[in-house]
Amino acid sequence: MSAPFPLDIKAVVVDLDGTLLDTAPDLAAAANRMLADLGRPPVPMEVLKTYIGNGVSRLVKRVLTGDMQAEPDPELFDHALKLYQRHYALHVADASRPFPGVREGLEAMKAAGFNLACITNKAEQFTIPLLLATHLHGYFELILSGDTLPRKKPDPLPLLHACEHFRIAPQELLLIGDSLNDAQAARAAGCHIFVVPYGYNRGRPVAELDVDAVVPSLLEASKLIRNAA
Ligand SMILES: O=C(O)COP(=O)(O)O
Ligand SMILES: [Mg+2]
Repeated sequence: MSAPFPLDIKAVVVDLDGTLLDTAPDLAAAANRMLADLGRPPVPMEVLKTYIGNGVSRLVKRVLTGDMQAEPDPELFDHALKLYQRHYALHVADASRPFPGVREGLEAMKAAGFNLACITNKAEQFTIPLLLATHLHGYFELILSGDTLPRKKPDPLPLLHACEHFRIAPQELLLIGDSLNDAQAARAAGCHIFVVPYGYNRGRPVAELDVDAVVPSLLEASKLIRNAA
């Protein structure tokens, strides 16, 4: 589907990991501290990046098994998850920083009067401290984490929840994300979707995704939308 630009929309929802923030260094550090506790070798950062996107439990399972969908031994998993959560909570914003153009893009969208929300598959206990530490928290009227609602992306539920919250139709909402999860969630909800090419799409090129546009930054995205409110 190709849409005419600028898109007439009322709300912009932004993904967190790989779109707002480069969180891979802190995610990898927590994973490698967990692996060290378990007496296992570290996982390279480039591999870890391909594991991001489906929440903390799935990330730990991928780190333990080296497979995208495999289930580790349940006892090992419970133990490893607790280790991971402890390490990540202590170092959630050591190295995580906004990507270029993020702050400028959010400023431009705020100035244009769009409703702004953040929807992430990250657990709430990490989302909020991370957005506060990077001074992005104040931009968002609504923040939905991976464990806020019964289902997360690629399910359309969080996006439809945001539409209800802002009292808008799905086609009046734009999601800006970095991965297949975001593209699938947006298409299932009937929302518009832009993706950035610098994030974590399981190591796959974003050109493969069914999206309205690939945008180099949030600032560039802000130039392709118009407030229909
Ligand atoms: O926590 C994850 O696995 C990914 O989170 P995201 O939805 O913000 O990319
Ligand atoms: Mg992401």
